[in-house]
Amino acid sequence: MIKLLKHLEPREWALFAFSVLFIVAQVWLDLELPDYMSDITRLIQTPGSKMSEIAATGGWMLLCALGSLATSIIVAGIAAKIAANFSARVRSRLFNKVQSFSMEEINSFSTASLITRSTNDITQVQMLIVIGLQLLIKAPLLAVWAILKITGKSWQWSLATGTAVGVLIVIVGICVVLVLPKFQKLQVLTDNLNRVARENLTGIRVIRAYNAEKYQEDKFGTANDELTRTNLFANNVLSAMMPSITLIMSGLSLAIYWIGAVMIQSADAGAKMGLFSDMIVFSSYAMQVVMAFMMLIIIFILMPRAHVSAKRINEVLETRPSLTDGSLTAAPSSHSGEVEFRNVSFKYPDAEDYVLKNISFTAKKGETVAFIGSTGCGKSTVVNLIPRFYDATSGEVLVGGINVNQYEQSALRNKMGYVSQKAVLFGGTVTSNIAFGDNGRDLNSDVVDAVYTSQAADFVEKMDGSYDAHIAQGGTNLSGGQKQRLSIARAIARRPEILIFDDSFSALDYKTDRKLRSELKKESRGTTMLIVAQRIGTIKDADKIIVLEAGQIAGMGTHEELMESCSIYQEIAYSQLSKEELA
Ligand SMILES: Nc1ncnc2c1ncn2[C@@H]1O[C@H](COP(=O)(O)OP(=O)(O)OP(=O)(O)O)[C@@H](O)[C@H]1O
Repeated sequence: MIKLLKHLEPREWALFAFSVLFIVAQVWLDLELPDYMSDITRLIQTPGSKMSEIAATGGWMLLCALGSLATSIIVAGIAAKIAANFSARVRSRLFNKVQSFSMEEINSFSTASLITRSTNDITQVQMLIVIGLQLLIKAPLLAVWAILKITGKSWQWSLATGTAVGVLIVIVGICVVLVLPKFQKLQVLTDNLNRVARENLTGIRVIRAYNAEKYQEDKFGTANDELTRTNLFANNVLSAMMPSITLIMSGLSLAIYWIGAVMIQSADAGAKMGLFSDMIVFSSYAMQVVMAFMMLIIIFILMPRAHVSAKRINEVLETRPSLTDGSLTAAPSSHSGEVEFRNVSFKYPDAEDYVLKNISFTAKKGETVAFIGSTGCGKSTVVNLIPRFYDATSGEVLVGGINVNQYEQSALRNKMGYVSQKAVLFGGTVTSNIAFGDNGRDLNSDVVDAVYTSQAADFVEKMDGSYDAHIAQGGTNLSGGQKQRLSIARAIARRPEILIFDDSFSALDYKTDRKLRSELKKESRGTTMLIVAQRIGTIKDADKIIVLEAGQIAGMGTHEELMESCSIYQEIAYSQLSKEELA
C-alpha cells in the first residue's frame, strides 16, 4: 500500500497537510459540544439562571456543530479530489505499463485479471484513500483528546470506558482475522467472473449457434455463486460487527449512568449537581472515544481488501517488460527491407517444447517469401518474431541486417505493415481504421489508394458515409472478407519496407485474392512481403516458398523447385489443385 502511495504527487500531500488543519478544527469543535452541554445543564439546575444565558450557550453550541459540519465537508472534498486524481494517475500508469508488455506478460496475468486490476482494484484503493484521509488523523486525535478531557473525573467511569474499548478491539480483531483471507479470494473470484463474462460476450454467436446458453449459464452461475458466497460471508461477518458496536455504546451509556446514579446517591447534597453535570459530560466524551475507535475500525475493514488490491496493482506496475528497447532507429541502406533468420529456435514461455527449430532464411528487399505447412506447424510464430511480439529463444532475427532487439521498438514496427490472422478493427470510421497508429507520416493521404489496392473500394464506397462510415468495435458490422480487406489496407497505407500477411487472404474468394495480390505487386514494388498461407494458389508466384513441418524447414524454393523436390509440398499442392492447374 505504502509503495502505491508513492504515486501521490507532492501537491496532493500538501493538500492533505492543509486538510489536517480542518481536521484539528473539526475535532476541537466536536469536543466543545459536551462542555456547552454541561454549561446548559448547570444553568438549568441553577436557580435564577436567565433564559437568554441558556439560549446564548445553545447558540454557541449550534455554531460549533455547524462549524464541525463545514470542516467535515471541506475535508471530505479534499479527500475525494486527492483520491480521484490518484486513481486516474494509477489507472493511466497501469494502462501504459500493459501497453509495454509483450504477449508473454499479458498471457501470464490474463486479460481478465488485467481488466480487474485496472478497474475494481483501483476502486478499492481509492475508497480507502477517501475514507482514510478523513479518518486516519481524525480518529486517533479525537480518541486521545477526548480521553485527556475525561481523565481524572472518576476511575469507575474510566474503567467502564476502557472495558468497552477493549471489548470493541477484541470483536474487531476476530472479524478481521475471519474476513482477511476472504478478501484475497474475492479479487481472484472477480477476475474469474470477468473472464467468464468476457468469454460469453465474445463468443455469443457460437454459444447461440450451438444452443450452449445453458452450459455458459452454468459456468457463469458457478463463478457468480462462488463470488456471492464469499461476499456474503465477508459481509455477514462485518454486518455482525455493527450491532455489536451499538450494543457496546448503549452498554457503556448504561454503565456510566448506573455508576453515576450510585455516586450521586451517596454524595452529599452540594456535590450532587456537579456530579450530575460531570456524568452528562463524561458520557458524551466516552461516546466520542468509542466513535473514534469505530472510525479506526472502518479503516481496518477497508484496509485488508485495499491492501490485497494494492499488491495486485503493484505486481503489474513492477513487472519489467521482457522486451527491452534498443536504441537504433534506422538500418544501413545496403540492407534495408531485408529480413533474415539465423538459426532461430523458439519456445513459448512456460512451454516445454520448441515450436521452431533452427530456422534460417533470407528475404531480400522486394522479394516475396511465403510460408506453408500443416496447421500448428509454426508459421504464425515465425512471422510474429519479426515485429518482436515475442523474442527468439536462440538464434537471431535480423531486419535491415540488424538484430531486431537493437531497434527502438517503435522504429522497428514503423518498418512494417502487419496483418494478423484474425482481422482486428477498432470502433471508429473506415479512415480512422486505415490511417491507424503513427509511423511519422500523415497516413490520411494514402487511405484511398490503400483501399483500392486491397480491393475494398467496391464496398467502402457503397457504405453510408463512405470513408467516414461507422465501423463498430471489432468490425462487427462487416463481413469476414471485408474486415480482412480493411486490415490489409491498413498495412498498405503505412507504405512500409516490409509487409507481413499472417494468413490474411483466407476469407477472400479466389478472384479477389488474385486481383489483390496482382495490385499489391504493382503498388508495392520494392516492398519485402512475408506471406503465411494455407492456399497454394496464394503463394504459387512467390520468389521463395518455405515449407514448415513441426517447426522445422522441410523445403525451400520456388513452386516449381518444390514440386520437384519436396514431398510435403507436393502433397499439399495435389490436395488443393488439379494436375492441370499445377502444370
Ligand atoms: N501463446 C502460445 N502459447 C503456447 N503455445 C502456443 C501459443 N501460440 C501458439 N502456440 C503453439 O505453437 C504451435 C505453432 O502455432 P502457430 O500459430 O505458429 O501455428 P500455425 O502454423 O500458424 O498454425 P495455423 O496454420 O493453424 O494458424 C502450435 O502447436 C500452438 O499450439
